[in-house]
Amino acid sequence: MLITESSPPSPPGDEKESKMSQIQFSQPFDEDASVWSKRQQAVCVRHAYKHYGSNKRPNHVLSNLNMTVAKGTIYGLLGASGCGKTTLLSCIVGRRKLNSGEIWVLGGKPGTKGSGVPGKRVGYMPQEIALYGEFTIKETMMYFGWIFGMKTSEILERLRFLLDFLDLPSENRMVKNLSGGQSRRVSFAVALMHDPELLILDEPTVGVDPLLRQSIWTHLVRITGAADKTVIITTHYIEEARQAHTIGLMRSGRLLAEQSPQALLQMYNCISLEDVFLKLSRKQGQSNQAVELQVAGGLGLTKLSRREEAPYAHEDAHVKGLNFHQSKEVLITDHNGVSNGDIPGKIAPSMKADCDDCGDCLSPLLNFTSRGKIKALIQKNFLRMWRNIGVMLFIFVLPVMQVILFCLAIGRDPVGLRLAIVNNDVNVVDGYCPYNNTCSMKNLSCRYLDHLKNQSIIKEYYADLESAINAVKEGQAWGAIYFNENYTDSLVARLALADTADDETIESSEVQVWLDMSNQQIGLMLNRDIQFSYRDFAKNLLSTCDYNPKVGDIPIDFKEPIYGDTNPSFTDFVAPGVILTIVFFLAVALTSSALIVERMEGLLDRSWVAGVSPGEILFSHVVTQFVVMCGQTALVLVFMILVFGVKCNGNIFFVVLLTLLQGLCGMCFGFVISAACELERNAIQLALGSFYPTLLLSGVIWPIEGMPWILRYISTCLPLTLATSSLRSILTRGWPITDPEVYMGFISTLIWIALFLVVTITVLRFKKG
Ligand SMILES: Nc1ncnc2c1ncn2[C@@H]1O[C@H](COP(=O)(O)OP(=O)(O)OP(=O)(O)O)[C@@H](O)[C@H]1O
Repeated sequence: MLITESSPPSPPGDEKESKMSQIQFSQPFDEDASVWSKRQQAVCVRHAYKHYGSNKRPNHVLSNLNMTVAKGTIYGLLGASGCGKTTLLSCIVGRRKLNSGEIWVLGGKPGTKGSGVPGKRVGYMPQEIALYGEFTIKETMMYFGWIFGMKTSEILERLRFLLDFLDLPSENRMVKNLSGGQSRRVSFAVALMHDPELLILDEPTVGVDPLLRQSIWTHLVRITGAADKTVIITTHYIEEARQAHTIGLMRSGRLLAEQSPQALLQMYNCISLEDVFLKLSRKQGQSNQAVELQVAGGLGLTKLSRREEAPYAHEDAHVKGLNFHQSKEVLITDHNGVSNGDIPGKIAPSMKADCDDCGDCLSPLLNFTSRGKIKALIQKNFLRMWRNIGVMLFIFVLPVMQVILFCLAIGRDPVGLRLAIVNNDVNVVDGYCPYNNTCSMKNLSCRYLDHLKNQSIIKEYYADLESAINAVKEGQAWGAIYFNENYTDSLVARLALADTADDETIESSEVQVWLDMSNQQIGLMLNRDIQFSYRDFAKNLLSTCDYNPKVGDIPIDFKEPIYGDTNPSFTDFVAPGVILTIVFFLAVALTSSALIVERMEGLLDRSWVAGVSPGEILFSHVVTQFVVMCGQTALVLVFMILVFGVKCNGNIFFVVLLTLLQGLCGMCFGFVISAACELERNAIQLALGSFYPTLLLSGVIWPIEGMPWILRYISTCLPLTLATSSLRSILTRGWPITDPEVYMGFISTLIWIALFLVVTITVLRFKKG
């Protein structure tokens, strides 16, 4: 027979039982009366619905769940893996938001002002270890103690007790060096740290030896008895839950039974809770048959037609037994009992719970704050950086290395370029090409060749044109230069005859050049040098012969440039963009990874449950990042300007300010990435993926004036473009902040900072908890 006929009585003489019966008789159906009674419980959950995923394809995790935890009791929440225990606990502590239904915790609704939840009224031990590996045990306790608003002396006193009680190793041991069981105990100690009214423990005894497990339970029994604390605990060691005052049995997101362990044992006529569970599991497969049996037996039966209509079994509901059925639970009552048909179905959307998800809400961002929390958070951020050598190198060595590499590798003129020279004008022996540096009209080819930059060009003489051209074709030279046998005579004749010179004379007075233009930079540089050296040669020749050297120049007079050099440096052009790119993307990488790693390790959740708001976390990161950025900006600018001599013609204050603002902008972009990405690898992909397009489109390495018009508009809208041209104008032109080109860089950076912050908050707001 499937149904146990006897209704289980509460074990007599147990004070806790009387508390439990109080709750179980206070039902939510009379709404006016029930609000008061809900406030009296430690935890009261009514008609809770929660799903993950989109509304179209929801994964229902909690379905019409009701739960009541009396003050001063231990509540053991049991159920198969994946039935929704952790989700329920995270809603109770205010980390997640219900889709509908209501939760009362310690008389208030989690996440509402003044409820103290999340906050110091609750101690939460999540399933994952959720501790900072770089901290010692003592630092861990200090961090959470400060967040809970405790004084340092109180923390130290409590630390001594917990070290002793939980048999922890030395307080100076690093958390990352602890064993699994030791880490779990430290995590448990954190939950006990501030002696909260409500302790929520998600599998605290995993990996803990039986002796310590027993002493943990003894401690829980003691604090619930003597100090009137309440404990909700999940465990996979079913038998240890016998020490709980109430057991909540969960399945498929519903609470099927909420009984004292003794009542469950009697109901199923078992000697161990494990047997009760086995029995229940076996009954699952028989449920179809059971429905028929029950109908035949004339018992009251409510067969659920919808998943939402979950049964809720407790002693006052006159439950005779529980039946498990694949996706529908059947609750069996006697004729006079209250069936689940009396329980209202899914709550209308208008009755949505106002349990806020502290990760989602905008309002906590504006709630500021306590000194202890900020001190703890900022110290934590710095300590994590300081203790992580990789992060330190990343923060301070990488930017310096990038600047050094940039200045050494980019913008300098190439040297050692070979030119294959065939000089039929003069007999060159062993590379010696003689000429006279007076007003002599002999060996003019040698005189010209001497003006070709000796430091960047290596002249190699070839016997004939064919072998010189072949040398270029085979990559042994960047170009070939050819002087015919009458070069000097023809050039003299050309100068003397001017416009009466015949074509042959003019042709043979020309230097013939074949260049390898496959490398634009080298090709253009050789082209320029060959032309400029001819101009210098002509001017030199004319001046030695007492002519005006200007006759040899092209008739355009380039005066001293208004901005920049006659011979501008590519480094000066790229440097502003490089400075901003380095600071921007280092901030992106650092911020996004720091927040995501904390979230993935459950550390953000734990801090949030301890009462830290997202606003405080963002604020602490802004402060930490700002200090880091000041250091990075100083290093980058010192190396760029002082060590490598990049020109700074403007006000250095605005250079520093714009660089810092770009760092902040990168940090805010990092916030967007960390809010949008669940996994660190997605964040890295997004950060790296955005690097190249931004670099290419921001006018850092090529003027945006060279882009197609659509790209130009896109480019102007990017965070680095206007800032780069602004910094370039300050550095190279020395323009003041009042110039539109300069202040537009500042304005666009500020707009981007605001935009990124709004996007971050919006994403957090709309992301499901
Ligand atoms: N963030 C999430 N997004 C989507 N689904 C989730 C998320 N967290 C949990 N789930 C799903 O919700 C269901 C309930 O998960 P939950 O962690 O609450 O179970 P549990 O009872 O605590 O399991 P266990 O005892 O193994 O810890 C599981 O199917 C899980 O895959």
